[in-house]
Amino acid sequence: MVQIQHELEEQINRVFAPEDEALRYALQASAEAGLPQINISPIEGKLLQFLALVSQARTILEIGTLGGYSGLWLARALPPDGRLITLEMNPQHASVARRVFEHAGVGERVEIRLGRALELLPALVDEGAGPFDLIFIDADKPPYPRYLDWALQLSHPGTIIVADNCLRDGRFIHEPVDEVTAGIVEYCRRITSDPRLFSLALNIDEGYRDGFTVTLVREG
Ligand SMILES: C[S@@+](CC[C@H](N)C(=O)[O-])C[C@H]1O[C@@H](n2cnc3c(N)ncnc32)[C@H](O)[C@@H]1O
Repeated sequence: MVQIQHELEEQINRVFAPEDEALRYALQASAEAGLPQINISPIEGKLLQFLALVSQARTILEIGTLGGYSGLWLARALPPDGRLITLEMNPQHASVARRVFEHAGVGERVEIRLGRALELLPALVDEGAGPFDLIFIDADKPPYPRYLDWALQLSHPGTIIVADNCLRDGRFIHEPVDEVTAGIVEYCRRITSDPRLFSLALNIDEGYRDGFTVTLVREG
């Protein structure tokens, strides 16, 4: 069963989200630099692009850059004068991502901010950087509810907020046993109970055991 699920997932990635040279370069540059291979899957990248295109996103915020793989899918969905701001605390990850964005020809659209997200997010609010049309949360899990608070401050009605890794092994319905689970459980509770938000979950990754939550901000 698990084998069949992985084969189907591979086929979906290959047919619906084939990687071109720049995306393959992103993965290779990350691997050569020894970065952890914890990027999103190709079909998740395609879904991010789909959401950015359907919402005609001009401004995108990402929390958790790694080597720029998801950022590349996102940046390519922006118009030439669009902007992706992506937050990363690890300088080595940021430096690989910078190379990846330049290599793909989207460097001018992307700003990488180096530091801890919970310190960078208030600065974005203070300088009036938002609102963003799409926000992708994919960093450390314990602060997910706090990332949601900041994301809402940086949103407008119509903003789409996507969060990765909320579903793995059904953690989102478990009693919290650690900080990671607690963050995920609280994040899912908030996005499904706040009347301003309209949310769903898509188990499209890792043998359909993990994936995204997708939230539409109906009221700011
Ligand atoms: C799962 S990876 C991101 C993967 C990336 N979105 C992709 O799919 O290509 C998480 C990244 O978030 C960064 N990170 C973790 N905690 C962070 C924090 N508190 N502030 C900023 N970046 C953080 C890590 O260094 C890592 O590069």
